[in-house]
Amino acid sequence: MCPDADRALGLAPHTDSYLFMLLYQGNINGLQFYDDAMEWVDLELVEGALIVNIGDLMQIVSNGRFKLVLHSVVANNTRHRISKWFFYLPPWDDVVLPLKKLVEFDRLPMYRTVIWKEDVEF
Ligand SMILES: O=C(O)CCC(=O)C(=O)O
Ligand SMILES: [Fe+2]
Repeated sequence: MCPDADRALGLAPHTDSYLFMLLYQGNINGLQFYDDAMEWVDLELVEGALIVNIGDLMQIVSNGRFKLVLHSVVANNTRHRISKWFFYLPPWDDVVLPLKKLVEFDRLPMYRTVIWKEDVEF
């Protein structure tokens, strides 16, 4: 809850660095994503739902089949919002690259190999 929600940012626009995240936003929405039409869209609230959010490592591993999305959270001035997240990520020094079978199918890797701890900036 924020007393001046129109002038506050909940969580600034960002993408995430992991494989994927399961997100539970309870019964108060606020999550927005930036769609292909380059507009911010409120995610429809489905009570009890878990949201699967794709991170950059999944985009690499899937050779671009799953794409990360720019997202943000807006503040509200009426209710407290508590979200819960579960991040899925590989060991810190793992090498991450597109899956071999997908590269063979696509005939080229869409992404270079990365070492998470060296290539990700926080
Ligand atoms: O709280 C939310 O709904 C989203 C949180 C989020 O985007 C993040 O932790 O990266
Ligand atoms: Fe995020």
